[in-house]
Amino acid sequence: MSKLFRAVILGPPGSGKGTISERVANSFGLKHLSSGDFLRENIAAKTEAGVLAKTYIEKGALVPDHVMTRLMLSRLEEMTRHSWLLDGFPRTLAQAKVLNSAFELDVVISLNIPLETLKERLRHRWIHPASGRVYNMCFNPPRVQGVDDISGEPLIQHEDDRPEALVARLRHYKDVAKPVIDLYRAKGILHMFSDTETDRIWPYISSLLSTKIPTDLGDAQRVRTH
Ligand SMILES: Nc1ncnc2c1ncn2[C@@H]1O[C@H](COP(=O)(O)OP(=O)(O)OP(=O)(O)O)[C@@H](O)[C@H]1O
Ligand SMILES: O=c1ccn([C@@H]2O[C@H](COP(=O)(O)OP(=O)(O)O)[C@@H](O)[C@H]2O)c(=O)[nH]1
Repeated sequence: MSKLFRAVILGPPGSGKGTISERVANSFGLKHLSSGDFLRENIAAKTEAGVLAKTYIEKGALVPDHVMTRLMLSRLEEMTRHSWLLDGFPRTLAQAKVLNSAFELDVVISLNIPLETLKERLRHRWIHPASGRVYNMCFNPPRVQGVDDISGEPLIQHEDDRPEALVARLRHYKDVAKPVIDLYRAKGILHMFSDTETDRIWPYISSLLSTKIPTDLGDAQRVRTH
């Protein structure tokens, strides 16, 4: 079996991780595992981890590292035959160290987006909670305002997507993410991207991944996922 591909995408809230991860999954046949979406699934299913995680998320706090690593690694153990892209995990140095001890990463993408751009994007972000599908009234609006294109269910906005909540969230993100970014830079697998538009970053990410992902594997996976 040819080598699998393992990647992580890092970035502050609103930087485009979900948007880019969906394009990567569609273009390269990788499995996209978003920690936020996976937590919401566990919360909806009232799993032990979901019930515990909910108490932290409701307070706007991060879920404790030991809960997060146990939850994500058990999910990754079910995906050992797949190439994947992690979004939203690892978020702390402790999480990164546990992930690195279990899997060897090929690429870590880090998005560095100006604060004003994040504020503008999150102000207009609407989400379908059950699926995690993300819309933006300016960038990719739903066909019907406030309604998910696929399920027809209502879209919501995250309470902490408000501009006044973002500055504190961003400062916390930077404090927590810096050692993770430094770790992967030291490993020589970090690739930083900066711009105000994902559409301008995407060609660079796409060509980077094209050079890194074994094409035969990609085709095989692409066949399997359809
Ligand atoms: N790796 C993680 N470690 C700890 N808590 C996490 C992790 N990933 C997600 N969470 C918790 O789940 C919540 C929702 O995560 P999600 O990724 O959907 O949104 P976010 O991180 O707040 O912002 P954004 O998606 O805009 O980057 C987070 O606010 C955090 O409380
Ligand atoms: O170039 C872009 C990329 C994303 N978005 C929107 O900005 C918000 C944040 O994107 P995403 O949820 O992908 O970011 P994440 O929080 O996952 O990093 C969403 O409403 C996207 O539709 C945008 O307006 N322009």
